[in-house]
Amino acid sequence: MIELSGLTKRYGRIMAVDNLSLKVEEGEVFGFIGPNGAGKTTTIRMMGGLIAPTSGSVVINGVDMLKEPEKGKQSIGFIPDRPYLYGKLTGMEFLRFTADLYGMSNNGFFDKAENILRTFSLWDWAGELIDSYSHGMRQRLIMSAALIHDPKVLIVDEPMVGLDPRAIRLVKDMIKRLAREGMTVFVSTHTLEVAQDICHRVGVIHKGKVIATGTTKDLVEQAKVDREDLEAVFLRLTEEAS
Ligand SMILES: Nc1ncnc2c1ncn2[C@@H]1O[C@H](COP(=O)(O)OP(=O)(O)OP(=O)(O)O)[C@@H](O)[C@H]1O
Repeated sequence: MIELSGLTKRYGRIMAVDNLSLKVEEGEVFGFIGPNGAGKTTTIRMMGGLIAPTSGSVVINGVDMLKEPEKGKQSIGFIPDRPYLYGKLTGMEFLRFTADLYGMSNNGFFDKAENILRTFSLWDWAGELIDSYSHGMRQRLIMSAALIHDPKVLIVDEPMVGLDPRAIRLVKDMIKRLAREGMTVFVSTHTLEVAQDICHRVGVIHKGKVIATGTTKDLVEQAKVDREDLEAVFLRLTEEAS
């Protein structure tokens, strides 16, 4: 479960995130959508413990990310918008390196790594240098690494950028499957069709504030648009709030 309470981040005069509160239940896929500069990445960085809030709190699985950052980070899978990969490691070495950061022992690691690399169609390239991977392969490796320690919560900033349709399908199916297995997923995306497809609920953020939350159906009613279409909702709500 994720609980954001009064979360605020101020950069000088800019309120990047303004008193944001929301709750995401266990097993729920929550989509975070908003125009450029709305505050999505800043929110996600605070959730992952990468930057400190000006005020407010992030509680994930009952752990306050500010008070117990190490414990909090152990229980989440985190995929930032610009993840860093070490090109001179192989895919398998990168997973081992990530597993070490999470304090995983060798016990069970290789079975887990094989399983996850097969799921993401990377097993045949596990021994190749990441430098030789395509963009899609890198994205899939990043996703594999974020899941290696069986987190209960997955936080993803823009997972679909630059992926081809097959890779998008793989990531979408994976997120749906993880949620069915009980994982809580918080995902920011510009791809509204993806949000409509995989998210149980979405939150619309604009100028640092959450201006609406609910299912696509709820938001269609709220925005008074005549199509069951998140894009129309998004355009109406962000226009109204401008
Ligand atoms: N380190 C920083 N210093 C100053 N201002 C910042 C910093 N990081 C973000 N901002 C500002 O905070 C606001 C929110 O930015 P943020 O990157 O969170 O938006 P976003 O919704 O992720 O945008 P995008 O969809 O373009 O990635 C913007 O006005 C941005 O310029």
